[in-house]
Amino acid sequence: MNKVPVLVTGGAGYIGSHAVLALRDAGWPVAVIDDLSTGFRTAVPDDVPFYEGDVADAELLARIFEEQGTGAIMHFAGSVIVPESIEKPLRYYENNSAKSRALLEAAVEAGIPHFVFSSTAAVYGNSDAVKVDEDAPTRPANPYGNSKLMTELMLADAARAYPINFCALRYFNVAGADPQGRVGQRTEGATQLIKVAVEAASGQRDHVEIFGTDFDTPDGTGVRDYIHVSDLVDAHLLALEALIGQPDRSMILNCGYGHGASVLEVLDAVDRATNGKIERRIAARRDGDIAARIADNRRIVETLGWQPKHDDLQEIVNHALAWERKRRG
Ligand SMILES: NC(=O)c1ccc[n+]([C@@H]2O[C@H](COP(=O)([O-])OP(=O)(O)OC[C@H]3O[C@@H](n4cnc5c(N)ncnc54)[C@H](O)[C@@H]3O)[C@@H](O)[C@H]2O)c1
Ligand SMILES: O=c1ccn([C@@H]2O[C@H](COP(=O)(O)OP(=O)(O)O[C@H]3O[C@H](CO)[C@@H](O)[C@H](O)[C@H]3O)[C@@H](O)[C@H]2O)c(=O)[nH]1
Repeated sequence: MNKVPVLVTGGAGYIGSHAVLALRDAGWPVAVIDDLSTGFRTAVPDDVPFYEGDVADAELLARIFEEQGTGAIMHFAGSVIVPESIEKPLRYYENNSAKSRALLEAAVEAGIPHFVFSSTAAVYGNSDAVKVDEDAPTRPANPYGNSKLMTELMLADAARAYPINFCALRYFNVAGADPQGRVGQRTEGATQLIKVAVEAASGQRDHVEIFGTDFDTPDGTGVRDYIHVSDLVDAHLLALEALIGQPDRSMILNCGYGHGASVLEVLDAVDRATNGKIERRIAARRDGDIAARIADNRRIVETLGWQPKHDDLQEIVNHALAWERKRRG
């Protein structure tokens, strides 16, 4: 495999920083562009070239491509908070759709042949089925999902017209941290369940709210397919190899384990990890929340030979908690 230099956008963020380490560990030359709007400079190792700037800055991109000899892009940069996207939709269309378009144009102009994109299960919206495959209808329920779906559409059209192929990875619920404790999720004011729960378990919050106990699920709370961030970044490396190996092929692939956990199961796992009890408060359903969403992952397993190594809720929670404790000292 020709390990081409990879430009990671959003490499100072939660998932991007794990991807940078995984690429580096596997011997891929890697560089990062990040505007540090939600990312952290210290999440990127000092020996990785770092460009502080915007993914829509054509001049900067041209310079990076030249200096790094970029042969592939992994595009993580974006805005990721669903409720914020409802309040500020145009900001999401700008940062996620318009700036991805600009990045894609720069890539096409520079002849960069491969593009891996962070998409999301939010593109499915309120699907009729609990378990969704990649052919399920895409009907995002919020501007965030729409803004990511737009980028998928641009990529598909661009791949038909220009010599570039892409893989859009539709992440389900990403959680956990680097098993070696080098990086983890630092996001301020995070809203994701596992992050919120480990913050509570390490004393940064005094309780966790359970958003609804009357869903049509076995215990009444929401069910999601939580995927360990390390398994997710493994999928990115496999996707990159597949794009290089088959330059005429593009792919859209779900990233999840194919089974879910309820809110109560997550909170139980956190209590087991600490041998304690975080305070649970039952609250109203959150606007737009669905009962359950699980990935049909047969396509990624067949296409990439992806084999998860951390498909265990307790392990995901343990790693998230270990990171939280480490960073808080
Ligand atoms: N966290 C999840 O559960 C989840 C689920 C599905 C999809 N995703 C996608 O994964 C990607 C990464 O998410 P994350 O959770 O790591 O978020 P994050 O906020 O931790 O990381 C995003 C990074 O992108 C940078 N950034 C944002 N806009 C930029 C711009 N215009 N130019 C340059 N840098 C910019 C930020 O500074 C940050 O470092 C996003 O595209 C998100 O939509 C995340
Ligand atoms: O404090 C909390 C937070 C969440 N939940 C519940 O926990 C489940 C998971 O919620 P959350 O962690 O916020 O994830 P989702 O709402 O499923 O959305 C995530 O997963 C999507 C992909 O599936 C991504 O696009 C989003 O960015 C990401 O936040 C849901 O049932 C929530 O109602 C609570 O009960 N209390």
